[in-house]
Amino acid sequence: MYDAPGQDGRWTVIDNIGTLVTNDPEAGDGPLGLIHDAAVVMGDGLVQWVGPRSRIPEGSAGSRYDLRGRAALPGFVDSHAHLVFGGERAEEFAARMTGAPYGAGGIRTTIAATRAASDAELGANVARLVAESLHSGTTTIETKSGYGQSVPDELRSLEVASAHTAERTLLAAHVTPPEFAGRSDDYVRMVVDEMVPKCAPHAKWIDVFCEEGAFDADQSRAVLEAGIAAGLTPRVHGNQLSYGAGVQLAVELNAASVDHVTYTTDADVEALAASDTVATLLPGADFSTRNKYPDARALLDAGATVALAADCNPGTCYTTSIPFCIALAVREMHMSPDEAVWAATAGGAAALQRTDIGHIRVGARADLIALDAPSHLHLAYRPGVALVREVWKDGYRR
Ligand SMILES: N=CN[C@@H](CCC(=O)O)C(=O)O
Ligand SMILES: [Zn+2]
Repeated sequence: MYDAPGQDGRWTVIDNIGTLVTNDPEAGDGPLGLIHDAAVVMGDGLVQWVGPRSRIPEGSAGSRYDLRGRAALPGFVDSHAHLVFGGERAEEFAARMTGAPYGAGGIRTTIAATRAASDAELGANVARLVAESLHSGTTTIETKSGYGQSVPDELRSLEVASAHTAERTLLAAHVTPPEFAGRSDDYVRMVVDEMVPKCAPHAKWIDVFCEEGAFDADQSRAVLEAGIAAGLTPRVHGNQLSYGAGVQLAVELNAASVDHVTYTTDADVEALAASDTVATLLPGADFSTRNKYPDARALLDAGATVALAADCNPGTCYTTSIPFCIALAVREMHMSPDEAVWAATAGGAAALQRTDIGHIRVGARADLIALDAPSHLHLAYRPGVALVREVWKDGYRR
């Protein structure tokens, strides 16, 4: 197997890796499956071999990258982003930093700017942010619609996103748009009857913002059930700004993930731990809204699956940097560096129900990043430093 070139004509050997995170406990030490002095062989877009470099298979010729003792890990899997939008909200951020509270209503500012933007402008914005996130090590990114909130604008948001990612989410009910002011039930009826059937073929996931000032539990359930009926899998924005029904609704509907999870009761934590629903924590949003942070320790200690995502959006969190989120998770949420790295790679893959990414095993997508550091611990240890030095996606150096 190893002496034949990949169909693209060659293997790529990443050699002399100081510490490799595989996320395969059977391949190395601890939950991260750490291998020291490791090598990875990639071909045809997949991992073909992984192990100690002293055992690289004969004939693994092709391009060879010598990492000279630097660390490598799976590319980050960012399972929560809002990249299709017009405009920005720096003034709102500045006001918040001097005391103004965050509320769901700010979303309407971006709805107006998104509706006014051309397809080309929206596409350029997505391309810019996808490139930015790739540069900081994100090799898979989800993105949501949600700043259109009309059938044509949600539809074109998903179409614009389709050039960049297969992980597309119809965020059909983000906030009631101005033409439905005071009539949120009418908006939800339109979403269920018209928007979901028309938009579902362009998405994989259905999402709702279940929160005070956005949509209540019954409205959220109606939106999610319409999405399920149209073949989409649910994910939920829940418990971001207050205690509420989001977590329990996500668990009840067997959602892939419930995201934010900042205000949780003991019952919420227990429900998540007993479920297959991933708790996706978005500490960048809590940072940029001066919110409290989720109780990651309670979730982890109870046995819930925890993911970390960046939540790039113009309102609550205008960053694409997963390393920044890892640093926050460790410093502010008391996750260990190992837990945070797992959550940003394997955890993100779990939140997207993907088994082909988030780990370095034979047969996985060849998505791998190299750090300008000897181990993954430096991602939290050196906050704010651009440590991601090389990125391979589908086996190609980007
Ligand atoms: N909370 C809901 N949606 C976004 C924020 C949207 C906005 O303020 O524009 C989030 O995930 O934080
Ligand atoms: Zn979000």
